[in-house]
Order: sequence, then C-alpha cells, then structure tokens
Amino acid sequence: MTVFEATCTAPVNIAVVKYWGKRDTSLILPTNSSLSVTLSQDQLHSKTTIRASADFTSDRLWLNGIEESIEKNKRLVACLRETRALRRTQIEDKDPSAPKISNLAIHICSENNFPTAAGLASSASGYACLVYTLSKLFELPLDASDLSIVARQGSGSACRSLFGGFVAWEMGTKEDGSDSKAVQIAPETHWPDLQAMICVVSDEKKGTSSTEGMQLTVKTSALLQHRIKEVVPKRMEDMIAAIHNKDFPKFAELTMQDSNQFHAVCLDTYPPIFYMNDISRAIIRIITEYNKDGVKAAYTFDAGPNAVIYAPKDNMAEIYAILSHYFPNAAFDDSMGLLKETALPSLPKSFDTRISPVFPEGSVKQILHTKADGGPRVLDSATHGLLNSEGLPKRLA
Ligand SMILES: Nc1ncnc2c1ncn2[C@@H]1O[C@H](COP(=O)(O)OP(=O)(O)OP(=O)(O)O)[C@@H](O)[C@H]1O
Ligand SMILES: C[C@@](O)(CCOP(=O)(O)OP(=O)(O)O)CC(=O)O
Repeated sequence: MTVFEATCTAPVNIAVVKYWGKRDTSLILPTNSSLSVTLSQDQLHSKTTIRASADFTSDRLWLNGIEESIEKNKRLVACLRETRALRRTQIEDKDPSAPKISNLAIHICSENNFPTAAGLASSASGYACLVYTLSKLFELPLDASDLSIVARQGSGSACRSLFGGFVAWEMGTKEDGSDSKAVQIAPETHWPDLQAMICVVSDEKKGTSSTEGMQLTVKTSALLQHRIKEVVPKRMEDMIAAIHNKDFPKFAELTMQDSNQFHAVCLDTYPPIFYMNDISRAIIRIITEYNKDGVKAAYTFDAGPNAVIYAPKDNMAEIYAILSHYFPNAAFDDSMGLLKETALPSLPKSFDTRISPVFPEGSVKQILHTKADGGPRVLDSATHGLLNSEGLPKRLA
C-alpha cells in the first residue's frame, strides 16, 4: 500500500514589532500588523511527521512523546479542516486520478528541541511546522503567504514562521481574514550580520497565556488603542526601512521601544499582567548601559521573562562577556562557535558594572547564540521520520 507521509522542520520567530490583541478570536485576526525575525533552526525548531493511512481509525497527535487530544484543540482542528478542504478543492476535485488522501485519518508526531509553552515561541514554530507538513503531505499548490493564512488560525505568531529572514504579518482589513497574512520583507541573506542571543530566565510554563492575556488587554487597556492607532502603523514603516537599510541603531531603537510599549500595555491591563521579572529588568539596565555611547544591542521580551538580544555579529562576544559577568555559570549553547573564534573579551572600559548586582547562579539558566535564518525545511521521512512502521511514535516520553 502507498504510504502518504511528510516530515518537516520549522523555525521560531521573535517579533520586533509585537502582535498583541485580536479583533476576531476564532479566525485569529490581529488588532495591529507585526514584524519578526526568523531564527536559525540549528538552535530552535519544531519537527513534525504526518502520515495518512487507510489503516488508521482516527486522527491522533503526539507532542513531545505524549499523546494529546485533537478534538479538544480547536485551533489544531481548524488547521486540519482547512488543509483537507484545500486538498479536496485544489487537487482531488480537479484530478480524479489523484489519491483521496483528504478522507484518510492521519497520525501527527511533533517534537520541539526546546521547552514548550515557556515563552520561547513554541506555538509559532509548532503550528508553522504542522501546516507546512500538511501542505507537503497533501501536495498543496500554495505559496508561503497562502499557507500563513492557515497557520495563523493555529497561533497568530505562527504565520510569520513560514518565511525565513524578516517577516511582516499584515493585519488586513477583510472580515474573512483572507488578507491577514505573512509576507517576507527581506530574506535572511539580506542582513547576515544580524545575530541574536537568547537568555533563558525561566523554562517553566507561564502564568498568563498570550491568548488570554492579549484579550484582557483589548478589553481593558486604553493605552492599547493608542498603540494600535497612533504608534504601530508608523513603527512598521520605520522598521521596514531600517531593515532595508541595514540600519542597526534604528532597528535596535524601534525594537526596544516596541518591547517596552508591549509590556506597558500589559501593565495597563486591568488587572495588570507582568511578564518580565527582576532578571528581565536587570538585562534591560545592562543593555542600556552597554548602549550609552552608541546603540550596539537591542533587547526584546515576549510574554515571559526570557530576553532576546539582537546585535551585529562583532558585538556578540562582548555581550556574552557582560552577560556572564552578571549571570555566572549560565549554560552556553555555543553551536555557532563564538568562543572558538574569539577569546572572551573583557568588559568595555566605559561600562559601569555598578548598574546592577551580580545575580546568583541559575538566575539565567541558559544562553543561546543564534542568528537570522531561513524558513521551514522538508526532510526525508525514511531517515528523519518520527513515526515507526505501525504509525506510532518511535520515541515516547
Ligand atoms: N510542535 C508543536 N506541534 C503542534 N503544536 C504545538 C507544538 N509546539 C507547541 N504547540 C502548541 O503551542 C502551545 C504552546 O503555546 P504558548 O503560546 O502557550 O507558548 P509559547 O509559544 O512557548 O509562548 P509565546 O507564544 O508566548 O512565545 C502548546 O501547548 C501546543 O498546543
Ligand atoms: C508576545 C507575542 O509573542 C505574542 C504571541 O502571541 P501568540 O501568537 O502566541 O498568540 P495566539 O495567536 O493567541 O496563539 C508577540 C509576537 O510574537 O508578535
């Protein structure tokens, strides 16, 4: 019997103009456009295998080796429904000889090589990977922007992970969401000098999910209305220009201002939402001190305390040296070879170390060095597939 199977990986993205607020919660239509950088899959990715078979009796999902209910997950159901409908209308209805895969039950097995639901954008890489893998399984004749419309219905930020490089999610105006999609502003090759350092402050599941948090903000924050009407439209234009011009100081200033405003609207939510903690705020002080004679790094924080620091390649060793001063013995993922290329530099002479105390070991658990990189990839299921010959996970938790 023919086996219908696909295995793919997809990257995370970290926004520099944040998405926060929905105007339609079931279609996942945002209240403002947003923009992100796709990060390298060498450090962070989701990997998904999907098999369709007449032997399967129902749709099943395993996430990180644990079986999860599909029916209870409305967003996953929406992604399956949409991609199956596309298979039917775009392929099976047009070509009677095409296999009727849309009627078969499927098994989905997915793994993240980093903590899930800890503010490291696992829902972004996870749903982008799910929809991309479904599109390969069903051989859908769609481009990445078309697919982003489906991935958006899994998790808003996922739509941006269908592209590499610098990606805007255009909010759109149509009620059916057909113009609310991701577009690539520039490929990863445009600005290879841009790198990122992720400080894992906590890898625990967060208190208030993005989904819940953002709707409470929509309901209660007057500042959000100012942000979406007066601030983001111009900031999107300025950010796109900064990226096109590879103007790091401008890119950095806009990134930090946008992170600050996102956390300000969280504080303006009633009751308030706090995602940053004392460690996050210390990182802001440290980067601010580092930038005092000219902007050399940009911090940004999503819906959790973890920091992402964007900076040009040449500043990375210095940034790592500063972070290791304040956060001793944080595990360092040096898969980019930073410390192989350069000896750890001393702190810049003008840097006033008194701006923050040195934190106890474990305050920052891990530091990951990564860079802007490409979009989802197709792998060979025979060698990389996550399902065994019976269609069950090769690895269970
Ligand atoms: N590989 C995956 N395949 C399918 N779904 C996934 C995958 N990884 C994560 N998810 C879904 O995303 C949820 C986690 O999303 P959540 O928004 O809570 O955390 P996060 O994405 O890590 O944080 P944030 O989006 O705020 O940065 C999981 O509970 C699961 O439903
Ligand atoms: C702070 C953010 O990371 C919020 C991400 O929110 P999600 O995409 O996780 O929310 P849902 O659409 O409800 O799944 C900012 C961003 O990535 O733009």
